[in-house]
Amino acid sequence: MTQSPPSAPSAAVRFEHVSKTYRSGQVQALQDVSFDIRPGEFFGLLGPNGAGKTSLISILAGLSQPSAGRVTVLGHDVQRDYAAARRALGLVPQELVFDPFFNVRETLEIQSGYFGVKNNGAWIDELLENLGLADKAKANMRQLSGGMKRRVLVAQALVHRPPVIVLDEPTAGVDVELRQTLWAFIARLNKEGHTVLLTTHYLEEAEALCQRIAMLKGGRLVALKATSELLAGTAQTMLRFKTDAALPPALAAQARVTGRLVQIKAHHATEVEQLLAQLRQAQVGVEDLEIGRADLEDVFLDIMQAPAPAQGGL
Ligand SMILES: Nc1ncnc2c1ncn2[C@@H]1O[C@H](COP(=O)(O)OP(=O)(O)OP(=O)(O)O)[C@@H](O)[C@H]1O
Repeated sequence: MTQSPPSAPSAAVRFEHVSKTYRSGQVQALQDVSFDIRPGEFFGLLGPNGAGKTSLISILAGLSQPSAGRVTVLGHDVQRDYAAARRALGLVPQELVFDPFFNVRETLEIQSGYFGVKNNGAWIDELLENLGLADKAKANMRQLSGGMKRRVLVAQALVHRPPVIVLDEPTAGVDVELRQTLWAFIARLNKEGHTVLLTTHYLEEAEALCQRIAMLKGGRLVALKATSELLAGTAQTMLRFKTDAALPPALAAQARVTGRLVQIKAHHATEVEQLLAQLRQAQVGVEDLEIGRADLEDVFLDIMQAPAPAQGGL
């Protein structure tokens, strides 16, 4: 009798009832978090500062232990089957930590050796080329700017061609050029079948790149949906304008103000007209007025301001 081959794992990453408590129970960073990331997905993990994103990623990468629950990468338990789970994962961490004695190419060769990958020269060349590092191959790590170091960090994470790529705020404080280079390359790898997990505070990046998004708040999963569904769920119109004037209290209470930029939600056209009339009446001079659809930032703020859902309510 012929045996059928083992079936491919249905999830690239599976979080099952993951909790994490720090400092002998004083900080509950994660509370019973469960969700799957499907093979080949470009997945976003969002949440405000302190929501638990880095804690979840540290557990995923085997860098810290969950207080409860279980995480698998392509079916490998990150605790019990650490080596296989770690090999399946390429982690681009938030912090820039390097051995300062090596040059860029040596750093990547050492990392290849760490994963037992031999004759990796051609792939290292491709990484250097695609991340705009080709002319820095011989530069010592100490001589690189912060942005260049971040590129090396990405190359280092990809050196063993991991099927699952995890990017923890890869574009924090980096320039537009690196963002574009990085996203073009990561999007290519995703098209070729790599699963990508991204955490970012740049919501327009998440909206543009991620097929599905999970949101954490206070260590709990509060949203898990296709990006298009999240956006469609908020059938809202946003009135956006700039002003130097103070808003009347009734409008100020519902507005989101960023410097001179004011954004106010409207549910339908009549409400837009009413808002404009209120502004005219209060003699608030406006510039660059536009009426647009709510974006992921609006959805994110709505979800973060809503009361926490009941457990298992997603
Ligand atoms: N090593 C630690 N010891 C104690 N508390 C910690 C530790 N690491 C994180 N925390 C706490 O756990 C909670 C979640 O932190 P975490 O870094 O996972 O959040 P985050 O969503 O990644 O935040 P950010 O967006 O600021 O990076 C916070 O309250 C944080 O202060």
